Amino acid sequence: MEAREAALKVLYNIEAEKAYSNIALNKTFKANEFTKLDRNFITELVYGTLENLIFVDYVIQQFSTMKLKKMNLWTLNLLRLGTYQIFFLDKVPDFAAVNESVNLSKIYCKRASGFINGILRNMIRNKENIELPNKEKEFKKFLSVKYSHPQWMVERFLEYFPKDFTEELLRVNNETPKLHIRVNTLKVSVEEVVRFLQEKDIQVNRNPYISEAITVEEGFSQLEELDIYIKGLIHIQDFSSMLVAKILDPKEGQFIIDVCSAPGGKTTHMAQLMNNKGRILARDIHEHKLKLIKSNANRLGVKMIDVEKFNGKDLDEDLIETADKVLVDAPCSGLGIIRRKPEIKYRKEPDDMKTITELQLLILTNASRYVKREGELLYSTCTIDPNENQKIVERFLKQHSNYELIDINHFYKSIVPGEHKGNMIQLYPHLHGTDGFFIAKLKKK
Ligand SMILES: C[S@@+](CC[C@H](N)C(=O)[O-])C[C@H]1O[C@@H](n2cnc3c(N)ncnc32)[C@H](O)[C@@H]1O
Repeated sequence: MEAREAALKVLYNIEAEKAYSNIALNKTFKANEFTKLDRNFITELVYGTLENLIFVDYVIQQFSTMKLKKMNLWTLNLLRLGTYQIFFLDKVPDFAAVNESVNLSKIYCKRASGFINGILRNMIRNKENIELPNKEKEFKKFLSVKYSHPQWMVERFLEYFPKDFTEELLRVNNETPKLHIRVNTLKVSVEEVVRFLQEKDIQVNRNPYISEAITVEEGFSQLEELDIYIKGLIHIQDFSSMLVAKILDPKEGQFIIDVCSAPGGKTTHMAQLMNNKGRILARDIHEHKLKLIKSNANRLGVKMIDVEKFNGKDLDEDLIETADKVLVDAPCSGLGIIRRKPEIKYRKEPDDMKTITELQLLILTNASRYVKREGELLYSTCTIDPNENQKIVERFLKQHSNYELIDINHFYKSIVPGEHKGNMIQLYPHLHGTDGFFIAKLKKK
């Protein structure tokens, strides 16, 4: 299969079957033999089109009398692929973008070939004349179209953040994030992994603050296929996620409960910091995700984890005041990881946000009961919405005078450059170069 055809199929799946971009891409790569160059091109086409979808659709609509909603999904996605290449990929000549889309239409939506050809050619002729909504008069709409975020989301961000901050955040949300690797020091030294990656022409940098973290600067393809990944010498995890286990700081021999633990990134990191000694109870509500925790633990050689299906909405009376430390890495809107999963922008609805905050507070409240006196509770999310973050912690503290907030910024200031406020940690992609991420640590009196 040719690269553009693969990208088309992935985009179609993401839309028609609500597949996740990273999972859909991985499936395609596993099922077909592609060169490294083709893989990179397919990834660029899929992510680029998704990141810029509202802009791309806006442009298509300027040239089509038919509403986009009425179009057949193959036709629409072929137009999107063509438009993305015309506007964003300088290395692809415009005529190639048109010809390839038209050729593919002959396979996937034969009757629309002329329609696609006409729209894309007209688009090329008028490429310089596209008018965005007026920035002064329609600021929210302008941001929504220019940076491809739904307008309700833009409005939400503008409620929380200043205008310039919001614009920069939206812009950076469309950039490709760097990959971070956690070296599994249970099995190997950081130096050995760095040497291995350099030998494979993968440019990496050691993180000056988290000794087991490595940033991939350039040259990666599929890290999951590397020998060192398969053998469990590394795990792929954003720097912000690695902060969680570092800040919770579990010690050898302790009992830790991780109430929302799949696929086990932070659980296995904690086990690593505990030198595989002690016990971690790793729970999640989804049965199928428990397998992921187990397979990650097996791969990484972690032996101290008990995996269990449990709904964090329920209170487990047997665990009350048993744990030294409890982690609540809560389900959230994911607004901090739009760079990794651009489809999040288009799948969330304003109403989703209300139900999620009640769930977060309930899970945190139940989890707090499991902490021993003098023990610690950590709450984290991968979102930048204050209602899911600072507000949850504030609401919790109002109802629990037996807990106090620990100032983790003294630690944080030295390890993540940028601007920080208050006792809790809030990271933003455009300020910190990490996922949008929140961490608060509480102590039981
Ligand atoms: C942010 S993810 C956790 C990521 C994980 N800590 C890691 O580092 O790999 C949130 C998890 O919460 C789980 N979850 C959602 N609702 C839950 C509930 N009511 N009780 C327990 N887990 C839940 C989801 O299945 C998801 O795996």
